This record gives sequence, C-alpha cells and structure tokens, in this order.
Amino acid sequence: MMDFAKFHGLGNDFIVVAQRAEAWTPARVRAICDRHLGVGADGVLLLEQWGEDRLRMIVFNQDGSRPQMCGNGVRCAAAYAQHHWDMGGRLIVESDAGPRACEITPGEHPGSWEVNVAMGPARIGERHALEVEGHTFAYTPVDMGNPHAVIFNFPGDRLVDLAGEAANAGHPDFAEGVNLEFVEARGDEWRTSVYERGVGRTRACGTGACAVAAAIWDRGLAPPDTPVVVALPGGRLTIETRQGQIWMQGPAQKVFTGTYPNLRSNEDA
Ligand SMILES: N[C@H](CCC[C@H](N)C(=O)O)C(=O)O
Repeated sequence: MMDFAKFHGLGNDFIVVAQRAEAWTPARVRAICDRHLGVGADGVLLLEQWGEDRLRMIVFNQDGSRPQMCGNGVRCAAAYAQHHWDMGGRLIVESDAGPRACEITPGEHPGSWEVNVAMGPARIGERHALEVEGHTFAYTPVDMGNPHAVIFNFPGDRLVDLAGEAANAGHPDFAEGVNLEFVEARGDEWRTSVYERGVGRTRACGTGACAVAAAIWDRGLAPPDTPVVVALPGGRLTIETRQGQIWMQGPAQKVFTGTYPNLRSNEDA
C-alpha cells in the first residue's frame, strides 16, 4: 500500500505522494485521479526531499500528462514538506520549470498554510486570436513555465469549455496544449474562469492567476507596481511583481491522508 495526502489550493486539488516520478505511468495517474474509481483529484504531486531546504516536485495532470509547473501545487508541496518532513519556513521547490522560492506561514485553520511563491518572470508573446464556433477570442499568450492564453472576456461557461477543448485538440497555435483564462474586471478585482490543459475547468489555477496579472500589466490595465487580486471560482490569489519576478500569495489546505493500493485493476492501458 502507498501513503498519500490530499491537499488543495483554493479547490484545485492534488494527491501528494512522497515518491519518485519514475515509478508512475499516465495510467496510474488517471486511475488515482478518477473521482469515482480512485481517490479523485485535478492532479498528482510527487515529492522528493533534496536537502535541508529543497525538494523536487513532479506534477501530473488528471489526464496523465506532465506539465512543467503548477502554482497551486507548489504551495501544497511546500506546506506538505513543512508539515510532514518538518522542513523550515523558507524552501526551494524544484520543478520541470526550474526552482521556485517559497515562504510558508501557518494559516488561519488547522491544516492550512499561507504560502508566498516567487513564480519567476512571465514571458508575454504576440497577441493573437482563437476562433471557436464563429466567435473570435483575442488572447495574450503568457509563459509561466507552462503555457497560458489570457482572454479579456467572459463568454459564458459553454464557450469557455468549447474554447478549452478546441485549443487542446491539436490547435496549430498550441502545439503542446494551453491553459485558458477568461477574465473580466469586477470592481478592484479580476474575475477569472479557467480551463486547464489536461484537466478541464478547475476551481483555481495558480500559474493562470500569474498569467492574468502579467497580461493586465502588459495591457496597461493596472500600474505594474500595484498588486492584482485574481478572483477565481475557488477564491482569491494576490499577485505582485518585484525585481522582475512574479510573486503569488495564497493558501494551501491539507484535507486528509490515506493509503492506496500499489496496483489497481482499473488502471487502463
Ligand atoms: N494544467 C496545467 C498544470 C497545472 C496548473 C495549475 N493547477 C496551477 O495551479 O498552476 C498545465 O497543464 O500546464
């Protein structure tokens, strides 16, 4: 049997396992993430301790694909490492997208933490347009280690899903797929709906919130020296930019721990 912990960041939920990624196949990820036949989650975080203040995090999306980076996942990984491995309040989380510095403090509730993460620089591409069912969505491409397309329009849930499916079905603009963020200003916040590569609609996306803030500053919709509050279905993330880095501040919550068989009959081929 394998031990795991269930964590989430604003409802973007993960199965956290202290294991090397080499032991995992896409089929095993899909089986454990299945919300009816498995534990159920948006993804899996495989963690290894790499030193006193350093750990490695490998991310798998619910469909078994392996993205470069996951912002809510970094917060959950850092909280797991402090809680389960008694690591300190300042950690480096190594991912396929490189190192991310984290500052962890206790949260308001038992089993919750507040984590501030240096998410690296945002790389903004040439603005483009995505055509879906006769609708044209102008987007700002933003690379946060993983690919995002930020659209300043909320066309309703049906079109969000159609656009997300179209953009991740071998679309020529998105060779490796893409995470889509649909944004609209709501007072002094930015309401955002996310369609995630390899998952679909999620309640929150950490790298997506960073991409939204970067696109807002790039379009001059807010001064770059002011924080951006991204209001996702699962809650709010505050995004700032300092010394060329994007900083994301938000919660991580431990939900439960459990055990899972080392091999399941429902692991598809
Ligand atoms: N689905 C994303 C990875 C997870 C990102 C999201 N959960 C986050 O918090 O950043 C991708 O394939 O790039």
